[in-house]
Amino acid sequence: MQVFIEKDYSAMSKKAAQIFANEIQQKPDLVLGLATGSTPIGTYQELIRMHKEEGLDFSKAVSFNLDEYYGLASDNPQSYNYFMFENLFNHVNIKKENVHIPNGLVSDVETYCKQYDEEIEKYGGIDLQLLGIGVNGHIGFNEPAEELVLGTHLTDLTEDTIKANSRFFDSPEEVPTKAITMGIGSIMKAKKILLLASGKNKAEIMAKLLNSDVVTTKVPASLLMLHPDVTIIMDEEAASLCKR
Ligand SMILES: O=P(O)(O)OC[C@H]1O[C@](O)(CO)[C@@H](O)[C@@H]1O
Repeated sequence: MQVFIEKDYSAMSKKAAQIFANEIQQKPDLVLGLATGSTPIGTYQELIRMHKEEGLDFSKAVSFNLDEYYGLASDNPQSYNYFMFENLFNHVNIKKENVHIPNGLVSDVETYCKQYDEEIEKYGGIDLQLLGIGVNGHIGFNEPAEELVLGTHLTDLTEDTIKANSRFFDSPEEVPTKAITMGIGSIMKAKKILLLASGKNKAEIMAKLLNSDVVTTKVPASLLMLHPDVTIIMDEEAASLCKR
């Protein structure tokens, strides 16, 4: 595992985007695993800049998003589908047919989730998976629990997550209570993983993750310690409680 501590959010985002860009340049048909939330927005902005100013080419890249709120249509401004097009896809030359985001309105969820995993496999698996981390240690929407599900599945969001994500909604009551998420197994199958954490509110969870020598399903991100190629990039605030 490699850990980088950058001065601030902007430096963290630039470092992450540089890693992305290097991978795409080496393998133009890279299969990307992408995340939403506030954390990756700066990375996406930097990738857009690199596309516009340096010609970073996404025309052969394929993407799979980690998760989507269950019950929200893709054109709902609160959906992760909407977020991804607003914050990245509308501004780079990725082909729409190469973009995959879980459909939050699907009725046969079980079959749909199985197909989502099969589709990832069809492309040879995810080459580079970008992750944020929830204040409770969730990755994707794999919430702390006694057991974690391997494949893509429908899950209940915890109170912590609903509270944390309510900042994007008018009220906590509007936050969906369920989501479709890639499972911990789908994430762990990615060849390379990049976890980003920024800000004081992530300091406690990053300390829990990095100061500890155990893995536990109660901190889903701790499973990443078992992955052979994980890079963590934090800003100084997120790293402030980590032992150095
Ligand atoms: O980056 P944020 O907004 O702190 O969210 C943390 C994580 O939780 C999620 O919202 C749930 O998947 C992710 O999109 C994000 O990586």
